Amino acid sequence: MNALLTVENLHKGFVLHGQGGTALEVMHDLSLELRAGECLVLAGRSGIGKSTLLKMLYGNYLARRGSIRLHFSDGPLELTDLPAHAWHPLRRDVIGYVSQFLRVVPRVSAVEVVMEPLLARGADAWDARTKAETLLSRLNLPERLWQLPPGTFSGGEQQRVNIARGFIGEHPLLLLDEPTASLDAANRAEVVALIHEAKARGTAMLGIFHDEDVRSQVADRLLPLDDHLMAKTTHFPGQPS
Ligand SMILES: Nc1ncnc2c1ncn2[C@@H]1O[C@H](COP(=O)(O)OP(=O)(O)OP(=O)(O)O)[C@@H](O)[C@H]1O
Repeated sequence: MNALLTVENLHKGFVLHGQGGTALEVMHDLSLELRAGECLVLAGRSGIGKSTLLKMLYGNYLARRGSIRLHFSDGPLELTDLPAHAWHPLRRDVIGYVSQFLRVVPRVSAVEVVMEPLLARGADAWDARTKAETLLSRLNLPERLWQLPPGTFSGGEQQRVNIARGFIGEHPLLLLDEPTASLDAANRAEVVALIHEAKARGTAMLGIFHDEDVRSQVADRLLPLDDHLMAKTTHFPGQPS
């Protein structure tokens, strides 16, 4: 089967303007391929650049150079030079992202946070609510919390709202940044089940999982980033990032 996502010779660095222009080289010549229905797990020490890679694939960070391509039936789409306005439909329809922390919006209830990706695509509100409630119930979020804004929820409760929001859209590509980090064993098992169901419907997933047990249950392949990335700090005021 052909790749849904290809990354070629990706480089990334940051310039810390508040620190006298210190240049931090994070990613050096990274390449990878991801197919539909496959879960590729990023491995490597803390700070190697795993979250940075996911943020580049989601358009939050710009690449210094290299290529990130999505392959559709009518041809490839290069993401590194995609105009800002093109990211909105891409995130709505193609790339889903479960970030480490929920972005809380005041006065928006947990169930509405979860429904929103479906409503953005024009789904029927009743269907979207039913799907959101099913996911929240699978993830053991107490029903009394569904109508409350998640701002005051515990870390694990917020993470489960975030996971439900990430999975409800059934995007062809799903980026998972430590989705099980603050979950107990029962909820970790539920996330593993959601990942297996997503694989079965052909979702391509790229994820970070620190829990060895979860990783071994979901990973089709591991990508050890130490082989590809070198992090070094040089003091080079004015170097472009
Ligand atoms: N916006 C930013 N500005 C400056 N430096 C950044 C930025 N984002 C990430 N970095 C740096 O890039 C490096 C990689 O960070 P990243 O969060 O990708 O690591 P990670 O492998 O996901 O780590 P962990 O496993 O601890 O979450 C770190 O040294 C971090 O300080």
